[in-house]
Amino acid sequence: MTGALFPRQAGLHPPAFTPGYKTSVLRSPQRALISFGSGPSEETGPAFGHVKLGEHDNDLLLNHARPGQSAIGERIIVHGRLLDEGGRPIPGALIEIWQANAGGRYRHKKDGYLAPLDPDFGGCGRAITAEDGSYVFRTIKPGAYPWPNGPNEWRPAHIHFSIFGHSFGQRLISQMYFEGDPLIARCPIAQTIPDKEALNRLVAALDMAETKPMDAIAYKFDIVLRGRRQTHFENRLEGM
Ligand SMILES: O=C(O)c1ccc(O)c(O)c1
Repeated sequence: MTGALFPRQAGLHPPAFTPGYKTSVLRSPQRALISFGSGPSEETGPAFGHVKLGEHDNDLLLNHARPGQSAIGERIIVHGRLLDEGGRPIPGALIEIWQANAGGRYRHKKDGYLAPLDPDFGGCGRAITAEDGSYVFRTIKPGAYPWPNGPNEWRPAHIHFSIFGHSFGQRLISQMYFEGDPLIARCPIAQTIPDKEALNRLVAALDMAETKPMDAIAYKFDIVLRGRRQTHFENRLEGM
């Protein structure tokens, strides 16, 4: 048990009802939410330290590729540190990611976008944070893709993140964007976040220091699970 959690500040989070993001209309609660203090069911959680990951689980270039092949696209490294509300590193946390391929298509039966699938790219991976809270993935930069929220809407390139901290109350599901992408300012999902500083915290910075010359460009994405500097949740019920 890690002890009482900082209460979540509802005002900091995207409102659940944001008609510009059409599916939020049906998903959002019809009544005001009731807030309970945290108890053992929020303050405890699964421990993933014992889970043995496969050799390429955090390497999306290879984890779905045929022998000798690799995913097509702009090769990137995504890394950062996982921190709790007090700024302390969280070791042993499970981070799962999923994303579209370089053409903007997910390997999912409901994704019918005309960009082709890449036979060597699955689109998901996982990592467990190290003692200093750090994690790293190797992948390709996902493509932007159109979605039927309006007549001509495009999601900015993004990677979905799910993180289990020490407790269920710290579970976070969010999306990471890429520095400099002009579609972020036009995205109804990203724009549900009222606080622009908070939106900036979802934007990974180009990190030349970690770039591997002649190989892969690096982006840095630190994640804070609760508190004032929290990485924002998605505008979905599970993120409340
Ligand atoms: O919630 C949705 O409707 C929705 C649509 C498109 C996305 O890329 C996404 O992450 C969520």
